Amino acid sequence: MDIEETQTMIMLKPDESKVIHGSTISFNSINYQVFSKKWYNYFIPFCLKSQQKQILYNVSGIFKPGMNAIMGPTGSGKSTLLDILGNRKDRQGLTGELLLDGQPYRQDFNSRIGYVVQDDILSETLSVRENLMFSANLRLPRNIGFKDKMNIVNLVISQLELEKCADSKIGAHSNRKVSGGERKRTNIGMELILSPTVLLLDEPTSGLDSSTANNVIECLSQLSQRGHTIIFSIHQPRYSIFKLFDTLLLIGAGHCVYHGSAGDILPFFSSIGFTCEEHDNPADFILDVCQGIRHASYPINNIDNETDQRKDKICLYLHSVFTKSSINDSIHQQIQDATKSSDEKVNKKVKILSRPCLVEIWYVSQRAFRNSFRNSTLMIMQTVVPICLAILVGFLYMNTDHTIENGVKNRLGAIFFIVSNEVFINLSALELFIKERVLFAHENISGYYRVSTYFISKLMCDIVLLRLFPSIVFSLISYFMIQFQQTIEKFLIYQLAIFATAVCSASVCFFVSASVETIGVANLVSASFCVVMLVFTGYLVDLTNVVKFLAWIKWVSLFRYASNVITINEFTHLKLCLMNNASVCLMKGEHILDNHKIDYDTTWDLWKNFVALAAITFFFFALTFIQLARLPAQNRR
Ligand SMILES: Nc1ncnc2c1ncn2[C@@H]1O[C@H](COP(=O)(O)OP(=O)(O)OP(=O)(O)O)[C@@H](O)[C@H]1O
Repeated sequence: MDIEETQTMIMLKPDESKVIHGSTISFNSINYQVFSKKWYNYFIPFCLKSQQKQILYNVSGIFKPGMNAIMGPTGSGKSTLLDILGNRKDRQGLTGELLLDGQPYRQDFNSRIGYVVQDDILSETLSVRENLMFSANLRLPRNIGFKDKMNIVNLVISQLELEKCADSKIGAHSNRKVSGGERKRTNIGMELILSPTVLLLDEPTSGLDSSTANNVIECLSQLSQRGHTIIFSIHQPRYSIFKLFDTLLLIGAGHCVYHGSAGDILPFFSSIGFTCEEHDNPADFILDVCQGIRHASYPINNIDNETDQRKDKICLYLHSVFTKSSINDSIHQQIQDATKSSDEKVNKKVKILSRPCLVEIWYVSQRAFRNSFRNSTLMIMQTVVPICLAILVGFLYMNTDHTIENGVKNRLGAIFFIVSNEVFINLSALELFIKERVLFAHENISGYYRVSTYFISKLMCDIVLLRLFPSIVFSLISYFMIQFQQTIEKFLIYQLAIFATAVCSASVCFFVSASVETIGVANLVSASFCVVMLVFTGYLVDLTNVVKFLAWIKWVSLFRYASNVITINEFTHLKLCLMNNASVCLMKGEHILDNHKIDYDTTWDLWKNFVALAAITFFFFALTFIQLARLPAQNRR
């Protein structure tokens, strides 16, 4: 039976299959170090070494079905170890052996384990049920129908006791619609949808008050009783939480200080001279011991007063004592048994079922459209502001006449205003990927969707709602108020030019948005880029006289291509008359195009500007895609 069939069976017959067969994760001699790069490493990577920092030292262990806690003082390496177990760390810098049910991690690993990150990652505009349904639609096997998915979602809701808030929207942090505990349980539910054999949670109680924390851990304990292997890092649990642990791994300064049954830790510490008082919280006690806070005499020489060094030495001492203990021997025996069974098992062929791209696009774009409509301020403003600006430009250049002086000046002025406005108004595209950076990286790593399907869905939603509709409204109002040449063909070309300019400037913003983390930096970069491009429109400087090393910029100026299209469109076949005698129209609009050195003779002279705009757009789309594809990998570091 393959994984897909097993999952289907487990989830569709919840009553018959209340107990699932959790998996065992074992790991041997895990060493992990990070390489923090300085700015110069990006330019001369081979000449100057990046700094190394060892975070984990030779950590080994085994987690079986049940409640497995990873504890340790802050900065000891709990989250790092959990990330490694969850296959979420860069392989560079990682050595050691990781086994799931005695076999090295396989390609289908992400569909067998669930990972709940420390910060809640949910779509805030969706309800609890909708979030869970999103996970079900994208992560459950293809052969499960919609009704069955609904049943699974309902089952998860009832398992996690989320019925009361199932249809409440999650809400932003400043405007919460569900409590912290419900949020956390929804996050757990997003993973539980898969009925994972192993569920990893990074500090599931952080940020929760003690009774909510208790409630979340009790909920995990119930899952462990159904057979799931629950592995979580936790900081300082109260006794009612601590007593629910089956296995405990205690880390201090990256070293394993204790690993074994949670119930055996106090006798072990007592045997080496640290006795927990009767009413003391065991969790507080063991963390205090690791940090040298207890007033027992540590049998270590040269413990100085430098706090960090002192703590490290104490952890090293505890580690050395533990490695000599019988508990450590027994754990190592279990790890060896797991490794042996891995040698015996032949690597089974893994059948990875990929979802069709269209299915992913359907669900991701559905969520994107829903988000836009429910959080509609940007959508409304992106339509209202262009309407206001179109009316403004309309009034400014209303009834532009055909005279050689004012007619030409007003037309050129209006075109410059319109193009600048179209570019700058679309800077709103900057927030597209910045806002969802963490959500996207998490969902992509967890196997919700491919980078390409996320990219296409987000682009579709943005272009349809925020670029297409506003540019149609803007061009309709501005064209007829200014009284540009009144032919259908010219109006349609104008409209297409406005839309192409909007999408082209948005593409630049998409790239910036996928590349930087803060909106301030994004604004600075894209506004500066646009201003430089603006100078090369041809209106502000004679492009033939620009110094050679800057002259190439005109070839990438989207302003120039956009204004060329509209200028050619408006000035060809235009008759220009004398100021004082409107019946004498001797000059042709083409004369103005000649003055501005704009080619207009053939149809291609007009359309080549569209081609250039399209080329810039696709170039930035490609760069955006590359940046997005790099994001999950960056998250693993
Ligand atoms: N990418 C990194 N670059 C440099 N140092 C790192 C990196 N990731 C983690 N560290 C360091 O490694 C140590 C362990 O970090 P980790 O987040 O695993 O600790 P933790 O035990 O989970 O801490 P806490 O309980 O405070 O969350 C810390 O000192 C941290 O500063």
